[in-house]
This record gives sequence, C-alpha cells and structure tokens, in this order.
Amino acid sequence: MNAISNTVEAGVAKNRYVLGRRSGGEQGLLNLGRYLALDGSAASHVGLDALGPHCILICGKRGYGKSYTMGTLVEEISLLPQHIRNNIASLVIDTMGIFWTMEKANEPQKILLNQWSLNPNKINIKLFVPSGSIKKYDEQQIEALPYSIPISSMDGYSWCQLFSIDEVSPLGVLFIRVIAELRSMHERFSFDTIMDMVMEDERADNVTKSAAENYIRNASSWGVFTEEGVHVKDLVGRGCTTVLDVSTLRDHDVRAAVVGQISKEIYYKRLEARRSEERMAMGCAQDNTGMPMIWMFIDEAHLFVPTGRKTLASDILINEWLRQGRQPGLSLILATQRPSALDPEVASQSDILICHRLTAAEDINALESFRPSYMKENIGDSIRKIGMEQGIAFILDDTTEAAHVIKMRPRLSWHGGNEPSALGHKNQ
Ligand SMILES: Nc1ncnc2c1ncn2[C@@H]1O[C@H](COP(=O)(O)OP(=O)(O)OP(=O)(O)O)[C@@H](O)[C@H]1O
Repeated sequence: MNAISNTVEAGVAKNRYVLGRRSGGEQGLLNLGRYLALDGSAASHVGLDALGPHCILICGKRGYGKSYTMGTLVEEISLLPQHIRNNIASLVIDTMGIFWTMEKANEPQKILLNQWSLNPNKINIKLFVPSGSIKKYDEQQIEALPYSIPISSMDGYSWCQLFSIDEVSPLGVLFIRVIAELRSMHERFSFDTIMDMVMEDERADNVTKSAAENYIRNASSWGVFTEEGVHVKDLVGRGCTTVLDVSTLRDHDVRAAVVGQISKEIYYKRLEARRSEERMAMGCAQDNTGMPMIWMFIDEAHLFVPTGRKTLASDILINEWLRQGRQPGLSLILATQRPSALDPEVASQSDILICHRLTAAEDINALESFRPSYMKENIGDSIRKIGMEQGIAFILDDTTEAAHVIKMRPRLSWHGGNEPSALGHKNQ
C-alpha cells in the first residue's frame, strides 16, 4: 500500500493509503474506509484511485457487506469533485432491486456515521426499470423511467440463444432468416413486424411458424424489448449515477441479454469517444460530448459471467470489458457470493479483490488459485483472520502488489439490502 498523502482530521495528521494507483496526487480518490490495526481499531484512511479504469471483484458470503460495499463505491463516485465526475458515469445493474433507496439518507445508521465523522446523505440517482414494470413502480410511488432495448439491436443468433433454440433447427433457421432480412431493411422494427414476416415466410411449415409466434409473444411479455428502445446516451450521462433495476425480469438469461446489449453499446461508443479524446490531446478541435468513462456495477455477477456456460453478457464482459476495457476507460465492478461459480477469467483479470467473509471451501479454493506470487500467506488464512464482523474486508491490490484488511466505511445513503425483520420495519 502506498502512503502518498496526509489528511488532517480533527487536528490530527493521518496517513492516507491509496489502492489502485502507483504514485502521485490526491485527486480522484474514493474513500473506502480505514485500515484495520492489529488491535482491531481503525487506523489510517484508505482511498481507491478513481482516475483510471479498474476491474474490481467483490465477494463474500451472504450478509457480510457485498452490496453495501458496492453502494459505498457508487456513493464515492457521485461525490467526486465536479471536474472529475463530469468525465465519469456510473451504471448500477441492480439485480435485487435494492439501489433505488440511495435517494434517501442513511438516517438509521446516523450514530455509526457520526463515529466516522460522516453524516447521512442522499445520492441523486436516475432510476430506470424495464418499461413493462413501470406501472408497478408508479403504484408504489417510486419515481422511475422506462427502459427497453430496441428489438432490432439483437441478431437472429442472439435471439436463438435467448430462446434456447438450436440455430440449425427449422425454428432457429426461420428466426435467423427473418431477423437478418428485417435488420437489412429497417433500423427499427416491432414484434408485430417480425410476426408478419414469419407468417409470410414461404419456406417454413405451419408448426414452425406457430412455435415462432409463441416465442415472439413470450419475448413481448418481458416488457424490456420495444421497437424504439432507450438510447444508451439517455441511460448514462456525464456525472450521473444510473440505477437500472432488472430485478423484475424473472429470467436470468433475459437479464444477461439486457446487460450484454448495454455493455456492447457502451464499449463501442466509448472507443469512439476515446479517439476524440486522443485527438483533443493532440491539440485538434473535437467534440467532447461523447460517452464518458464508465463504472459499471453488477451484483450477482455469477449469473452474467458463470463458469462453464455462456450467457449473452459473458463474451462482451470478458473479452472487451475485462480484457480490453483499460484503453477505452471502462471499469467493471462485479460482486458475487459464489466466486467458484464465476468464470475464472474475472478473478484473473481483476486488479482489485475485495473479499468479505467467505467460508465455503470451494469458493476459497477458487480465489486461492489466483493467489498472486507477492502474497505469502494463503487466501483462506487471510480471509479467516478478518473474522465475523460485517463490513470488514480483505483486499488484494495488484497495482501496489499488497494485501490488506480494511474496515469499509458506513453508507451515507440508505442501504436497501438489509434483511427484513419479522418484528416489522420500525424495528429493523
Ligand atoms: N461497512 C459496513 N459498515 C456497517 N455495516 C455494514 C457494513 N457492511 C455491511 N454492513 C451491515 O451488514 C449488512 C449486510 O450487508 P449486505 O446487505 O451488503 O450483505 P450482502 O453481502 O450483500 O448479502 P446478500 O448476498 O444477502 O445480498 C448490512 O445491512 C449492514 O447492516
């Protein structure tokens, strides 16, 4: 860990340690929490670099702080000074429907926050939900914007994968042919148009056409694919925190399709923006309104990038975001309670591992196989040492090639992932 700066708090100068950055500067740091001293007390402050892109894997068993920590990182990005924040956008893929609560201050933990010299604070977010679910949110008086993906953005092969249809079956062949034809003729089209084309098709038999009709009806019922869709530029914006609540999509493959499409669009838009930034750095006049650097947060990551199976999100997340995201400036923060169920590439490509309590041997072994050579102790022993306290994390930082135990700071905004209590909400 690099001691690169001194902060003065209550008249006492304390070192601030910085993760994810080799040298220099106090700008653009996320306040993670405090280093845990040997006697269990909180010692020096710990910051995380937010000027450059990072791949962060957060893991831990149920109830020890994964989504809480993820929320802390989201808060910290939104609190960066304006001139830095303007170059960044955060996007939270909310699989459990728990991040909309960030719009409320964390009053329940006010005393704890005060012990950290912090105060409850709400975070401004833009909440998107699948357009088919917007009514439910309206009824619960939760302000949300409708989100959908243009039907035309997925090719026939992706639709086959989403429907779990063999590409060379009569149904698969029909879908691929019809979608390819429509995509070559129109930029946007509806499910009705696909249906019309299917019915007019002269090569498919009636049974295949009827089966296609059922699949199309089903896809339309998900309420997340529409003719026009929402442009990715309207989803994420400079300096904005966007929460996309996909918890109402019951099918995990549909969630993966949504994440896959968004990730693709962001990746290619970001490559474009990066070219403009390079030209600007060379002194050429360029438009600086392109896609900002993105921090994308995904909880339950093993559902999107599982081991031994492909989803519609796995290729783009692994090949582009994790392996090549550094150059375009894309950060990916993945959380899971089951590291053993995650594609091994995630742990090997992550430059920061934040690990809360873990006890399952297979999960510990999965992380152990990525233990870097600079770490002398094995990961299992290090995790055991952090004990049972919520919010304590063992952190491995590849940039500074060091391992640490850190007490994560309490949340400023309301954490929506608390367990319910049978005593009722007032007693939580
Ligand atoms: N840094 C922290 N400071 C104080 N309390 C914390 C901290 N981290 C976690 N907690 C407490 O632990 C509880 C559980 O954390 P969290 O909801 O993040 O669990 P989780 O690991 O995401 O579990 P799940 O897998 O069930 O979603 C929180 O509700 C909060 O009360």
